[in-house]
Amino acid sequence: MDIEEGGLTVSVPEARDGASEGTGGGVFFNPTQELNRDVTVATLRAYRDREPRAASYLDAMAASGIRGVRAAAEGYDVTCADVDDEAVKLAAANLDANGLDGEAVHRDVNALLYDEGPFDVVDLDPYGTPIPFADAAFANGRNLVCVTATDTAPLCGAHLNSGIRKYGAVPRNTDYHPEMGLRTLISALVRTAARYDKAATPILSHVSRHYARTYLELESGARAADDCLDGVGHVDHCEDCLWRAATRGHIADPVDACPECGSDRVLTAGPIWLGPVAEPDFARAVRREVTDDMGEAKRARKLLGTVARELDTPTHYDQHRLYKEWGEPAIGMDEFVERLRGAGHEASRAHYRGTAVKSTASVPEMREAVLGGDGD
Ligand SMILES: C[S@@+](CC[C@H](N)C(=O)[O-])C[C@H]1O[C@@H](n2cnc3c(N)ncnc32)[C@H](O)[C@@H]1O
Repeated sequence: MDIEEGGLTVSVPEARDGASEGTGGGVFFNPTQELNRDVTVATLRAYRDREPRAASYLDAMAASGIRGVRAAAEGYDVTCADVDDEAVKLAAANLDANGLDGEAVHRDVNALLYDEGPFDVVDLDPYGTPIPFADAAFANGRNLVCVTATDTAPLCGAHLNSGIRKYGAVPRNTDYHPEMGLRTLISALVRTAARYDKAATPILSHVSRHYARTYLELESGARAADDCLDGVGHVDHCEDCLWRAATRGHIADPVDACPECGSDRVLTAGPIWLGPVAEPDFARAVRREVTDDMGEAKRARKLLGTVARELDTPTHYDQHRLYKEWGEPAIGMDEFVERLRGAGHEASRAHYRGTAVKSTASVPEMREAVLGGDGD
């Protein structure tokens, strides 16, 4: 069937039995990823101002080629790759039907990257984890590597062993899953890029319940890679009082007891990424590139606006969880954030959950700020 996306008409497989993910005809298409694709196009537009020399774009897991088609419409020199012959034919037909240049190739993307790289922009959009493709992408990417991961359970520690195996890190199943998942992913990608003496700095990231997406800008050089690795470290988390502390460095010092409440139920996660997951100015620039012909323009603008304002802490608190601890009825989120700021703390909402709050304040400081004398 034909669908309209971003002002283009693209032929995609029909979803079977009303499933949201189409696999009819063997080729994959997920209509619910339109937001991800709209943000990708806006990012490709904004990235051109940042790095005008970025010209080639590899849609590394093309399926219908919808990402490649949209990138080609932006003037990028596109290669769509897939190991599925039907997907390659469909991607080629979609480029052709839209009168766009670009090629669709039947290749394993790891081999293609080593044989035909470097590509200026490499877009990894796999089933599940991107890790089997990360080495080739960072070894043969020049400017920007865009990565989707849909294996959120391993990433956030809900499937701990799978997370340890895939990401070479210990993610912990805390009450800040989206941050944990995203930061486990970025840590693994940064460490992979460092193997090739490259710094991979996240300039934009967003997370939902079903996937994490991050855009990493590359800089070659051992010194740059070393500096980037400084953003990796550990988070200690008390399961009883919600205390947490982030420490940079490759080795985590053991924490036997929580310094706040004395509990020995302290989890340590890492190595995870503790640096910024987005550059606020770049997120604003991407937001300006969202156009009304995008089906998810409204959500994309809201998402990018929140990402641009989001505080850069590696964990967040769930406001409802805090009030449950405090035995008080929750107040509105905006008021909550305002009270924290009014008490002199940095605070913001987070883009992935309506009840998520980020703050530099500790739990007792937050309690004091929002409940004051009422909570005693
Ligand atoms: C999740 S789909 C991609 C969806 C697509 N990017 C979109 O936006 O609709 C993953 C695709 O990766 C392809 N794939 C899996 N392993 C691959 C490999 N080693 N090299 C190239 N493509 C591969 C699969 O055939 C499948 O079409």
